[in-house]
Amino acid sequence: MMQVNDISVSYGAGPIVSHVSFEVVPEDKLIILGRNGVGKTTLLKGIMGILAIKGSLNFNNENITGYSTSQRSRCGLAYVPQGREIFPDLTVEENLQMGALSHPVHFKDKLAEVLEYFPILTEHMKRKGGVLSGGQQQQLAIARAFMGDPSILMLDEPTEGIQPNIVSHISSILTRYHQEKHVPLIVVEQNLKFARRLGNKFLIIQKGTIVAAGPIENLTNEVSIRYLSV
Ligand SMILES: Nc1ncnc2c1ncn2[C@@H]1O[C@H](COP(=O)(O)OP(=O)(O)OP(=O)(O)O)[C@@H](O)[C@H]1O
Repeated sequence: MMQVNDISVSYGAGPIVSHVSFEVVPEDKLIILGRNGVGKTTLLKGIMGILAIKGSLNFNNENITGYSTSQRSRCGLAYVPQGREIFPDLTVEENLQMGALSHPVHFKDKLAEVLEYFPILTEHMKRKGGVLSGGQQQQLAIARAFMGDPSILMLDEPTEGIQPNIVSHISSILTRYHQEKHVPLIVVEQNLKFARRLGNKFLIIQKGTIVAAGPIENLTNEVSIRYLSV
C-alpha cells in the first residue's frame, strides 16, 4: 500500500528526519509517537510533499517521490495538519466543499455520507468555521479530509487541546471510518490512551529516527517511560 523507504527531511542544515523506513497496509492504524520536537510533523509533511524528501515513497505500487502535494492528494493521500487549519472565514459547508474539490459532481451524496460520521456539523453548516469550538473545528478538519474520499489518511495530533469526551468520540469515528472504508490511518499522537485505543501498530521517533516499533500491544508502560516520558 505505502512504502516509506529511507526517508530523510531537512530544513536546510542537518536532517530533522533521518533514514526512516516503514510500511503501511490497508489494515493499519499506525500511531507515530515521540517527544516534542523529534520530527513527527516534519515526517508527515515530507510524506505529503510539503517538504522535500530524500529517499523514496511508493503508494499503491507507484513511485510518488517526485510528485507535488496536489499530485499526492489526487493519488489519495490526505492530511489533517496539527492545529487543524480549517478556513476560519468560510462556512462549515464551504470548508467541506473545499475538501470535495476532486469530486464536485458527487458533492451532495458525499456530504450526506460524511455528515453521518459528524452529525454535530449538520446544525452548523451556515456558520463560519472560525466560530466553532476547538473540538468542532477538529471534527470539521477530519470531515473535510473525508470529503476527498482518501485512500490513506494522516492526522497530526488530532486530540491536541480537545476535551476527553470529544477525544473518545474522535477515536470512535476514526475506528468506524477505517472499518467501513478500509482506509489506513497514520496518526501522530501524544495521548497514549487514545493511541492504544485507536492504533494497531506504533512507531516511536527520537532525534528523527525510529527507535521502537511494533504491534500496539508492545507499547507497554515500560516502553513509554523509556522513550516518551519528559
Ligand atoms: N520551518 C522550520 N524551519 C526550521 N526548523 C524547523 C521548522 N519546523 C520545525 N523545525 C524544527 O524541526 C524539529 C522537529 O520539528 P517537528 O515539528 O517535526 O517535531 P514534532 O515531533 O512534530 O514536535 P511536536 O510534538 O512538538 O509537534 C524541531 O527542532 C523544530 O524546531
